[in-house]
Amino acid sequence: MPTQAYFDQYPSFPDDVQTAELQRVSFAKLLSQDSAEAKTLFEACRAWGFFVLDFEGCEEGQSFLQSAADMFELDKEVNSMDVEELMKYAYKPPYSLFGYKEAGNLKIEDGRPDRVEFYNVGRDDIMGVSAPLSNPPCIEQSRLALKSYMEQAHSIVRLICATLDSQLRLPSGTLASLQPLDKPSGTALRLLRYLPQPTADRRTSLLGHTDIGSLTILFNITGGLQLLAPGTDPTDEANWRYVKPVPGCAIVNLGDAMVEWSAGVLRSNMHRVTYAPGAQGQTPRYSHAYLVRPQAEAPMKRLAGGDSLIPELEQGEEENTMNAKEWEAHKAVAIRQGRDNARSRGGREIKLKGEKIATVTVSEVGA
Ligand SMILES: O=C(O)CCC(=O)C(=O)O
Ligand SMILES: [Fe+2]
Repeated sequence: MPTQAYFDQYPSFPDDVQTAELQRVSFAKLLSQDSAEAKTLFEACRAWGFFVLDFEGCEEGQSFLQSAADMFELDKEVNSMDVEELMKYAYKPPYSLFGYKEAGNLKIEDGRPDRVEFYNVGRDDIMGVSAPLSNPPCIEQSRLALKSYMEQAHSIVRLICATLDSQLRLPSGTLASLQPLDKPSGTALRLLRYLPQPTADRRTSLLGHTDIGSLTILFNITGGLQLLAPGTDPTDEANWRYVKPVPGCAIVNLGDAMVEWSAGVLRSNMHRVTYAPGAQGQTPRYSHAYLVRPQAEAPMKRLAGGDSLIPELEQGEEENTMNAKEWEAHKAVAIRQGRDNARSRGGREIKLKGEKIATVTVSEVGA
């Protein structure tokens, strides 16, 4: 959600839809190590697994918003190419996560085709960590802008990780060391487009899911993103709450890898995209998501031990002995075989020496 100028190009988000009231965290305050802000971030990561990160009030934040605006321009450019041309760069999961996904090639909850298209730009490709991939000309010409965006996004990820390290009482640098910029990973910048849907034939555009990686930095301008209220039934439409985009802010969410490392203390929440509410629904919707995945060799086991607030293995629980690459492949197979249905995970209470020290419920954060 970059600057106000972008918001002014679209009808406004209606007042009469029910929204998820997410915590707003100030990037400038996190940078200055404000302890109340760090606590707000931590509680949001346990309750919803989502928060709004506000970049106003500091130069670094303003420069990131400018780069995010550049990525919206690239999003529009790449997705306006002919589909036939884009299909030369088709992504082929699980073998290749990078490239173009056409609208309609995945199914939504009722079996109908989805209505989202995107282009995944691989970070290893852009940072020179892997051999270069072949991309459409507009992506090739934007390598420098993409590199700059990814470097800035990475420093924001490091700041969030440092904040979570201290809140979880992990040695400083722990979470960031599992996802460095210069080691192979499945990290990508996803440039998404959702074309307006006919009023008489509307459906979910992007199926409900959790993000498999560690962290996502998401920018959008119009509504459409919905979160499943924690602890509620996904088949009841009333439980899916819109997130209202805010100028100058990104939406940050945690993925399944954070749940593994924190043994369920942190939360990865179900979300989906549907048509934008009100008059916004008549316009094409663009969003971009920097989807961070752990480095391929990173162990996925819980970061318990020492002073850490992460619980030790309990009876009946199994240690995750896989590395990130193995774990991601294992999950992909399990999902395809229907053994691992998408569901929210994490948000468990923290106990210290057998004593419960903190419980965060959604009502406390104003859902
Ligand atoms: O387009 C959006 O707002 C969300 C996209 C998303 O959740 C994803 O790509 O994982
Ligand atoms: Fe997502």
